[in-house]
Amino acid sequence: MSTDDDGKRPYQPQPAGPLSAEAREAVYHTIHTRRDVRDQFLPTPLPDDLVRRLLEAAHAAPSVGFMQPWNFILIRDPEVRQRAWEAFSSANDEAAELFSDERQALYRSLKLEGIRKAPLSICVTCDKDRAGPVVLGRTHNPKMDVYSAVCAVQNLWLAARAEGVGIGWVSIFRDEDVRDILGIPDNIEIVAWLCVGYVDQLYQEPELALKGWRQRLSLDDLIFKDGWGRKGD
Ligand SMILES: Cc1cc2c(cc1C)N(C[C@H](O)[C@H](O)[C@H](O)COP(=O)(O)O)c1[nH]c(=O)[nH]c(=O)c1N2
Repeated sequence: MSTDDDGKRPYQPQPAGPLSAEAREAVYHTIHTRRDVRDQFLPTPLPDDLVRRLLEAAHAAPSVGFMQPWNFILIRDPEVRQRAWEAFSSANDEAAELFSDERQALYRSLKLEGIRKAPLSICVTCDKDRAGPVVLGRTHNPKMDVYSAVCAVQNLWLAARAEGVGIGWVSIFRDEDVRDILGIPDNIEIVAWLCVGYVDQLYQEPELALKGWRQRLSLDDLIFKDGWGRKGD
């Protein structure tokens, strides 16, 4: 598209009414059947064009000041994934110690990653300097860039669900371990380690709920009206 010298573009609206009933159903179905995947990954490699579609979906996410602070590190090398698994394992032992007795036993019984099983991992990062020191919309809340990168993760996660691809977010790492394994510089924030692979089955509910770790809260208990804690009638 042509741009004027000042970079402005002609305003080109797109239709903005509701999607067809079928398309709406597809969107809600995708949202409600998305799951975090740990153990159900199939070893089948993911085609490049599919990975590209997932990344295009991530890259279409909203971002503060349109700064697009993300990078995507694609990790297929089994040796790198092995190192990441070892970093996970060590951090996971540390995390387990924080729970006592029965809760710790339950924690230790949970599978909380698919790093070696999934054929691909994607590390999503946030470059806080991507758009210079002053970013439209970030001035009064410096976390907004990381929130933006998380929006990219969610887009990727939903696109993956639509493609029959599972995603497992692994956050049980010491930051410095992932930084060291992937050679990530200090000025880049690590946002997510995502295990990515085909799945042919998904849990119908969050696995943590099924395994008795924690249940879904009632939405009605989470809605306030016109101020914190106000329930109204
Ligand atoms: C920021 C963040 C970080 C993590 C997660 C999620 C998010 C959003 N989740 C997945 C999480 O447990 C899961 O989303 C909830 O249990 C709800 O389940 P579903 O995603 O609906 O399947 C997750 N799961 C896991 O097994 N190991 C992990 O380290 C993490 N870390």
